[in-house]
Amino acid sequence: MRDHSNHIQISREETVAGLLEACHFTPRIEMVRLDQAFGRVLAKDVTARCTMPNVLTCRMDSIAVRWADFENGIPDTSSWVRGRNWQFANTGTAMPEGFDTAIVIEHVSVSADEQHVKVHAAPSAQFAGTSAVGSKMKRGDILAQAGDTITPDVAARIASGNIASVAAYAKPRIAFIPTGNELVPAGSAEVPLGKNVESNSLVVRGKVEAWGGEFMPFDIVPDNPQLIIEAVKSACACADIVVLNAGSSKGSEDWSVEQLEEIGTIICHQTNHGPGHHSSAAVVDGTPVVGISGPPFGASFTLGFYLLPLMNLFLGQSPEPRKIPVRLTKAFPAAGPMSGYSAGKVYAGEERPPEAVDGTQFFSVRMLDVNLTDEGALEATPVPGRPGSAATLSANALFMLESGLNAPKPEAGDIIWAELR
Ligand SMILES: Nc1nc2c(c(=O)[nH]1)N[C@H]1C(S)=C(S)[C@@H](COP(=O)(O)OP(=O)(O)OC[C@H]3O[C@@H](n4cnc5c(N)ncnc54)[C@H](O)[C@@H]3O)O[C@H]1N2
Ligand code: MOO
Repeated sequence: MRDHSNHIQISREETVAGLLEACHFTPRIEMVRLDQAFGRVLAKDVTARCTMPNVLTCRMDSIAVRWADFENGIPDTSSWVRGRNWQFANTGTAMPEGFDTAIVIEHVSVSADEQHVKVHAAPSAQFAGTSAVGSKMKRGDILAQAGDTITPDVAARIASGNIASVAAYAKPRIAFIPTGNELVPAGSAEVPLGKNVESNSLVVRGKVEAWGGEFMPFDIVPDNPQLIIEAVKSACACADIVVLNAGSSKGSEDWSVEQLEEIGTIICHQTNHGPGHHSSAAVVDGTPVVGISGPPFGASFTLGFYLLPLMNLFLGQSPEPRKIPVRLTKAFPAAGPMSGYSAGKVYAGEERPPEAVDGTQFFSVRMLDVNLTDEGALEATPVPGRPGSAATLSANALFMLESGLNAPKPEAGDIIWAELR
């Protein structure tokens, strides 16, 4: 049984700062073919390898003419010959040799045999209706910058500079270690009595892949200190970031933090929010290890709190959480048991006393439905129900509500900063 008297309880922000400070990522950079680079992040500026257009080009579907013929207005074109005095020129194609100006086809009558033209509007200047050499890009121009995500449009712009592959940050490799004697993989014929189905690896995989990482699943590790150490050590040897799951609390079989303490440096054992109170952070052999609690809901959103900033750092992105101002439609329901506020309450034996008291700021994580109103404003409605209930799964944002009698209590109509999930 472990000694819980020395828990390092720090805030979410201090935990993230501690993790970021302890990590000395040397970003890995690799060349990626553009057609396989969607969603990847550029590690270097990309400069054009060509000048475009590389000849004088027609801007619209037109006829090409010589400006010299129009200096005094529209000339008599009755004796004009196609190919000598004019020629068809279409959008985006090179101007025919010897022609410098274009008139859109709507201002021209073309004879049935397409050899003669009558012009109804004169061009305004030499080169009118054309695009100059280099007007789209010049060799050496920056087409996209380090840190840009490669969207389809960015990829297409880069490709138009005659580039087929780019230097992108390698996907951070995220090892996930589920722990627990009671866990069995999903899909077995039946769940043996007393066992539980392992589902957090799916949550981690989905988020890691959506956030631009490579998921490295580990087998379920029993609640055995030595096996946990072996799994963490081997994960740290091959991954950029390790997520260690469950065994984070105070049970007789909860070994995770104790073992991290033995083989690495603990940054945080408990944080200042619930759910997710038992999140932890450590560094083992130079690799950051994020410990998340077992119950799936807390495990899910704490990945956003602690894993995402590290992945973003690795990918050259800001590790700051994405928050947006929203108008609250109603006050949050009264604080739940995770609020950390006690006020002299006498507890029954089965009730967990709050661990964040005596002036420690504590936050209860509340789920929100953020919607766009007909007027185009963003409105947030607190999602009722226990964290992890079906209703809260579809919540698209969250808010860290400070608990305690003197904490600010946002009311209906207040603007709060919601965090997108
Ligand atoms: N006396 C106290 N008991 C508990 C406290 C406390 O402060 N005092 N905290 C509670 C809170 S809050 C949480 S959260 C949990 C933390 O539990 P652990 O992280 O130690 O996780 P386990 O005990 O191993 O498992 C809890 C629960 O989660 C299920 N689980 C675990 N891993 C997975 C997975 N990969 N996929 C799906 N489900 C998983 C596990 O089977 C258990 O049902 O402790 C409370 N207790
Ligand atoms: O660690 Mo628990 O997730 O606070 O609910």
